Amino acid sequence: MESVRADAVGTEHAGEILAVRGCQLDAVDPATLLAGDVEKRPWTAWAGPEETIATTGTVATITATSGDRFERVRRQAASLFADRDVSEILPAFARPRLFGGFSFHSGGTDRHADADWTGFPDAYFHLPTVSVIERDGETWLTTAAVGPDAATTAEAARNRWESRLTDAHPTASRPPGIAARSQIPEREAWAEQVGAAVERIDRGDLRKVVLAGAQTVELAGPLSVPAALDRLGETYPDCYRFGFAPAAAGSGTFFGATPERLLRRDGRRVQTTALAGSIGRGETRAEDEWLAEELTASPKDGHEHALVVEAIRAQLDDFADHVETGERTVRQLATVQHLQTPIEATLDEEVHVLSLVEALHPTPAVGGLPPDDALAAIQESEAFDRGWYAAPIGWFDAAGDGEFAVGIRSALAHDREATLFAGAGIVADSDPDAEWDEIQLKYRPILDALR
Ligand SMILES: C=C(O[C@@H]1C=C(C(=O)O)C=C[C@H]1O)C(=O)O
Repeated sequence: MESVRADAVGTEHAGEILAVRGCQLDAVDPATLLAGDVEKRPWTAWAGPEETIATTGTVATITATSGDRFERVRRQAASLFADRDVSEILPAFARPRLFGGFSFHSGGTDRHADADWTGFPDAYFHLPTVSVIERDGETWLTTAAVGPDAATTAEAARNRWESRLTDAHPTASRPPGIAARSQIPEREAWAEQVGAAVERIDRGDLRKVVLAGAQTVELAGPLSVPAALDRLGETYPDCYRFGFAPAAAGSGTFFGATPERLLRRDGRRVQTTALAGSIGRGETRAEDEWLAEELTASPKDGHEHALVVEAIRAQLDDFADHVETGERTVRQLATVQHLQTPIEATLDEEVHVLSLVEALHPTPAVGGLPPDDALAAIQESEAFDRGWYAAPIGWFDAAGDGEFAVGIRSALAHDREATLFAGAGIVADSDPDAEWDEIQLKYRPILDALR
């Protein structure tokens, strides 16, 4: 199944013009766009290493379910982008982009009631009506419209938003606080799941599987997700911060601050990262360094990490003659440290970023090996729906360039409740208690942003 809607005009976009207009703004925080308007769904927030983007509204929505969802999205996007009239004054970074993501499992939503993933189908992308983008010290406003009067509509919206944003400021909002929390699975059931996974690994059925838990928190006050993202930006400035609030009635808001880049394609250049193997942060500098050395020297973490590097390399080999693996280092985040290896490739020919996402997702950093057996093991043992957790989240453009992060260190918020997700890679010598402690560390970024 697939669908494309041109929401602004209520008709199919095919054969219609997509118009994009815009102007530069004086140092406006992109979050201003969401201030006071967060109930006006859909909205999205995206902040990567180089840019910060906030969007509201949608002029075209693409959804797809089932196995060939990547290809279906790519095809629908091509027809949406086919006839476009983009103002020449816009810098390259203000070009039209589709923002969205995929679910972790294909056909995997709505199986369990615990996390309500209404509004987050197997694939969902949209072209926002209004975007504010900050990059290279500049801030740009863009507006888009589809249909017979697209250019006039986009210009009028640009003029309206330009004056609206010039006088506005993002509203500061206090964290909601946490009234109660509960975890699935609880500690004992987790130990059993990890034990069962280790047995399967010992038998040779699996090499690695990433098992996750979900933690539901009852909030003591109202939550502003844009404000939580702002707090996450202060503690995790090097992570991708994302927020997706789909328009569908009853849908929650998925947000997070993930350290993991799935992939970035810029022309023929592809950059990705293997991120796997974890340890906590120390109270003192000496303890911190000692922990980093422990992580570096740990054969268990080294093995867990090497499996990810190997799998990503093998996937990219299909598209590129040269795949280069950089040096393995320790990536320190506020609450946890990871082993990280950058990987780069030059494509033999133009391959759409979605085809690369399809090839890589899920890497054994969030799935396992062999991939299909690990996915089956995850579905058998996890009692909640992963939805978009640990799945590709990001954007792509008309040229097939784009950037996707892995949706970890994340939560799905609904009114006064948020469900947080965290997982850990299980290999032959995994210890259930240590893996439990590890997922508690991985809940911290979101928990800290809520309390
Ligand atoms: C699955 C998660 O994290 C992943 C698993 C890691 C590990 O097992 O060491 C480390 C980083 C991530 O690739 C998560 O944070 O939920």
